[in-house]
Amino acid sequence: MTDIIRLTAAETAAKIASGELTAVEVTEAHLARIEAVDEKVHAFLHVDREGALAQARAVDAKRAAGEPLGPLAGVPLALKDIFTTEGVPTTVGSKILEGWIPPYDATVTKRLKDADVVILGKTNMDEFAMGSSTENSAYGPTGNPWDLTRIPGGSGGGSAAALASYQAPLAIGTDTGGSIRQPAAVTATVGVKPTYGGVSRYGMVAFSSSLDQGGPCARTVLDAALLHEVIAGHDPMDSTSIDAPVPPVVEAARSGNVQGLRIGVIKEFSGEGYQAGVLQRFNEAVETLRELGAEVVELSCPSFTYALAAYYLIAPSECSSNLARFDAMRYGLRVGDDGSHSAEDVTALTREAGFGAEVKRRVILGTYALSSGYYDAYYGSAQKVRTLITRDFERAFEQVDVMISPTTPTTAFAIGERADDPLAMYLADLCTIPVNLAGNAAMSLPCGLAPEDGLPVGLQIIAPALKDDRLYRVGSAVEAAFVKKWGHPLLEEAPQL
Ligand SMILES: NC(=O)C[C@H](N)C(=O)O
Repeated sequence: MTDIIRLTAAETAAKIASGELTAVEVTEAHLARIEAVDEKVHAFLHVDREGALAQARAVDAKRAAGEPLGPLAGVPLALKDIFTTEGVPTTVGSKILEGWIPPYDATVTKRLKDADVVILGKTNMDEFAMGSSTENSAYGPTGNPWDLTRIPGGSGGGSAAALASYQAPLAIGTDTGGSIRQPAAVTATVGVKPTYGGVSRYGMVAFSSSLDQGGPCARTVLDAALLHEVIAGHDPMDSTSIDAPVPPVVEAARSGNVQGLRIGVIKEFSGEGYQAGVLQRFNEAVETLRELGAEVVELSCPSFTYALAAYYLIAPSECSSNLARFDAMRYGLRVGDDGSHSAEDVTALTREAGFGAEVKRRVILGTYALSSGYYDAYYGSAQKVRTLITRDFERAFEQVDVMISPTTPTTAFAIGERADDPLAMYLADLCTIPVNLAGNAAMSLPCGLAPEDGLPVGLQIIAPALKDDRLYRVGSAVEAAFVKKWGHPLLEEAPQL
């Protein structure tokens, strides 16, 4: 059993394809692991035991009948609770959707099922994906498997924690300002934010529609690539979905090397506010890239300094509009529907009871930023900053093939440490947010452990839009070099639960 849960997704799929393991055996091993450790970790909000076993049995039947299997057939996956799943609860980490059972599958959910991936259940997250610690979930926080008193990142902390505690070899996240990459960094896992529009948002509950992007999470770069190819590609149900071929990410992950590549180090992402051990590991990563034959140059992107401020006007503005649909009439919770209240009051009472503090803060901020008389000063200015950030990236990518930075300024902080300080919480996404504002692709992968606290550090790689394959080419080369240097943090020094 123990051995099964430690396999990579690629190894698991190969063993199922060859008949060495059945999909049911693999699924049962992961369900047993969830049973054994998730009471402590709290990665899952809902485990779909029966659904997972039924999917696994279908894979085994297909194989027995000699039908062709997809590259991840029978491999278990943990799905962020922001994607709709037909017949299976979807809460988005909010009380307002408690008990809601969607009547349809998100495109991502459907593609996973069509590819015979086994969906184990739905993972915990900050309410409506607003947060960097998973503490904003209405269903209680998730622990970081490296140290259960620390945060696993957010908003997709449940997906990252499921990977790091060997409850699933694959997971799906969404990244509006860093929600895939920051959890990956603090748990020593791999997380990819594809190019905006690269993965369909149909059935993915909307937070900030011009920034939201679903993507793959895994323990290795190759596994992330295999999952990327399953979920990516044009979807007529999402008007922002890109109608272009999916970049060849699996091929890139298999042929990783950085020989002759030009790599830019972002000057603005170092110095004050960065943990010494994070910078030490990052600088060692830069050295490793040089040793591998890359040409490393320092680049300045002056507008990145304003990215956080612009994000916290744009994202709340879009959120205030998107979350208007939670009016107590259509889905989920309804409070005060006893004949003594008007429909308007029922909406107000339901939103008061159903939304948590951070969601309310953002709705209020966004409504203010969009209101007449303030729109130009706030939302308008933020959009101008967004353009400047995009131009900084364009200029940088004239000189380099990819850019790198630490994924986060610090390692995982303690649960509760930043809960009462929203600005300190927002700083966790300092290095990830510019990528969302420009629509580029980025990956976080393990970059050793910080010497002072022994906790994971993440390396961020950024590629131009539609060049997601460069992330995998560089990522797999760096991963191989780091494994040689430090050992794989998760595979060799796995957290003990
Ligand atoms: N959703 C995200 O990508 C996370 C970001 N920390 C936010 O709270 O907006």
